[in-house]
Amino acid sequence: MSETFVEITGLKKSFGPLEVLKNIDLKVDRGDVVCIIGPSGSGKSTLLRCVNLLEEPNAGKIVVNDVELTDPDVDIDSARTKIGMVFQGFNLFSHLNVLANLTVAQRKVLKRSEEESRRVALHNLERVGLSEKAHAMPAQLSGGQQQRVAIARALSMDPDVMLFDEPTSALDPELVGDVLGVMRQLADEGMTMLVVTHEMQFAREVADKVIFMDGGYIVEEGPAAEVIGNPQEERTREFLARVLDPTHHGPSDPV
Ligand SMILES: Nc1ncnc2c1ncn2[C@@H]1O[C@H](COP(=O)(O)OP(=O)(O)OP(=O)(O)O)[C@@H](O)[C@H]1O
Repeated sequence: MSETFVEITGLKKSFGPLEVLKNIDLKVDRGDVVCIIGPSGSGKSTLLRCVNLLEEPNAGKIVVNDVELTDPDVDIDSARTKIGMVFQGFNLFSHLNVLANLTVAQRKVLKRSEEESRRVALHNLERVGLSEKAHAMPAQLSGGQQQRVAIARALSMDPDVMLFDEPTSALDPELVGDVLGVMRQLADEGMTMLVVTHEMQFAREVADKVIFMDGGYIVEEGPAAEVIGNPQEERTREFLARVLDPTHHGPSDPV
């Protein structure tokens, strides 16, 4: 039986007069992968940043694994450790080797011992296929490898859910496949994931649900075959035409 694991209700977020998230409702079952697509400025990153408590919503409720993140009494630092986030840039500490990049937050935030944090780090480097890079410095790695280290770092905090914000868009095209391969493997292992992406093939093959955001709302939601393959909304069709065929010249982004 499916079980709601992430529940977002009536979420609103404004920056000054700019209403970025207007009224977001979203339910994600445990182990599901939700891909979030939509035009630039539609609020996709802001939605992830609210789930990760990097932004404080103006209204609404976010519950992850029975913890209400929007409860004013919640311990934000401890709640945030359960939400793994991977950004477009890898944000590794350039002066620390790969292993130290993976152990530092475990030691500081989770208070794990050096031995335990190294064990967890090495296990997660193996998961992303980078065991042999434990002692490399970030600058010695390709962008794809650095992103896989960033994924291993997030996994090392034992997250309930992983959020990915365009994790491959800063990468050279030949490096994209390795990162998507790791994400695919996490999906197969049952990780609950919210992924902002333009990788339609990945969404088609891996997502349990695709949501299309526009103007701060979710305007379409359903299986990839419906939202990507047979969208009901004109603006979804227009967006997909542009993403899938960059030579297509349609009207500019709806506002
Ligand atoms: N901290 C902020 N302060 C002011 N405005 C912001 C802030 N963060 C985001 N915005 C604005 O909110 C709107 C939505 O931004 P957001 O990054 O969520 O969109 P997006 O759908 O992720 O776009 P993209 O695909 O280009 O990353 C944009 O107009 C952006 O300029």
